Amino acid sequence: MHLDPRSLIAMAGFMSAMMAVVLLFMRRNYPANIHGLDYWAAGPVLWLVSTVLFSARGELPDFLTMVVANEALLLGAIVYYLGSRRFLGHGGGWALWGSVAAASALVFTWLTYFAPNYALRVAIFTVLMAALYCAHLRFLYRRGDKGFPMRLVQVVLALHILVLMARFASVIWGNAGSDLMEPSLYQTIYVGAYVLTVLMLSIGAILMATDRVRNELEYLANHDSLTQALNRRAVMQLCQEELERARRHGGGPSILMLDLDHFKRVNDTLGHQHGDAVLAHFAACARSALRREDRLGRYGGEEFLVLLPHTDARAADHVAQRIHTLLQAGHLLDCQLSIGLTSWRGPVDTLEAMLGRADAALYQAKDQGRNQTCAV
Ligand SMILES: Nc1nc2c(ncn2[C@@H]2O[C@H](COP(=O)(O)OP(=O)(O)OP(=O)(O)O)[C@@H](O)[C@H]2O)c(=O)[nH]1
Repeated sequence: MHLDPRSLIAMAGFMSAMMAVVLLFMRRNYPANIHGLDYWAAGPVLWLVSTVLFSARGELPDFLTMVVANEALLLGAIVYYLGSRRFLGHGGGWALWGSVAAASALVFTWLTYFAPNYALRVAIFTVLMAALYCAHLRFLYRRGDKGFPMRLVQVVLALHILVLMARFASVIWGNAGSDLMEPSLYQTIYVGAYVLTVLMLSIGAILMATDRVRNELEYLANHDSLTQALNRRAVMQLCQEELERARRHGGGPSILMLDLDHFKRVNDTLGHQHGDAVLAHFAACARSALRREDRLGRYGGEEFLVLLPHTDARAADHVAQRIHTLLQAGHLLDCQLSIGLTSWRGPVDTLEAMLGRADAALYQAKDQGRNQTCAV
């Protein structure tokens, strides 16, 4: 079974055009801190150029339909890889892959005009594309996350590497044919895989960027921008979920209610900006005293709440003392604070009751002279 390569290439062109429009739109409208979108958008544009040139074989000079078309295809894959690098916070890549593209242009020109050899051209192009996809795959595997979009792109790259290896093998066995437009099973598989790869890589880029924006929006919706602590709604929700978990499985949490001492005085004497810096410093210190599963939330103003899952009163008191100690290390922004501590009292306990007790313990700490922890 084989399909007409020219129709398949036209399909790849159509898909590249659609994907280029979507990615260019995203590049224009997505936040500037999502890097790599411009490179990802350039990929399908170059692939579109390559498909138009490939389709014009016989009507335009060979230099355009062979050399430039192959270069546009290769460059599209290069800028797509560089887009992934930028998306994940890595620059570079131009020196190596730009040189590869330039050298390959010379070689393809030579093999088109001076020593025409279709099979050798295919072999070299296939090896270059496979090497580029391997570098891309290795980079995403080592630097990327384990989310679906990143995995999708990795699978697409891996599958295309297999197709390229099969194509290379077909050249070695003398089955490369004599022209890209020759209808054969090998050409159908190769060009068909190319169509799918163009589509799936572009979709992968769209999904990766959208996933990043969704994560950032979720972060903004759940965190306080000054201290990066969870906001009140988010930390309350986590407390509620933790209590439900404890009701089912036991091992309830402790809660710390923290309030900076005489913070109004800090603002009044040193200024509101200094007060803000103290709050951010406090939050960083508190976070460094916590385990990974503990949560710091801003309850309101200079009042914070710490959720310590699966923690009894003794262990919670250790955490509270660590926070006191860390905030007295002699830093310019150090401050003092009072802490109210309470622990889960079994399945009948509720979040409202725990917050009430933590609040009462906090006021006891304030009453007893501040800069201390009281437990109720
Ligand atoms: N700089 C800054 N100040 C804030 C922020 N949120 C609340 N505050 C201030 O925190 C201060 C809290 O004052 P009070 O409630 O009187 O408490 P306090 O001075 O810490 O006194 P005690 O809690 O009794 O030790 C107020 O002056 C608020 O304006 C903030 O985001 N930034």
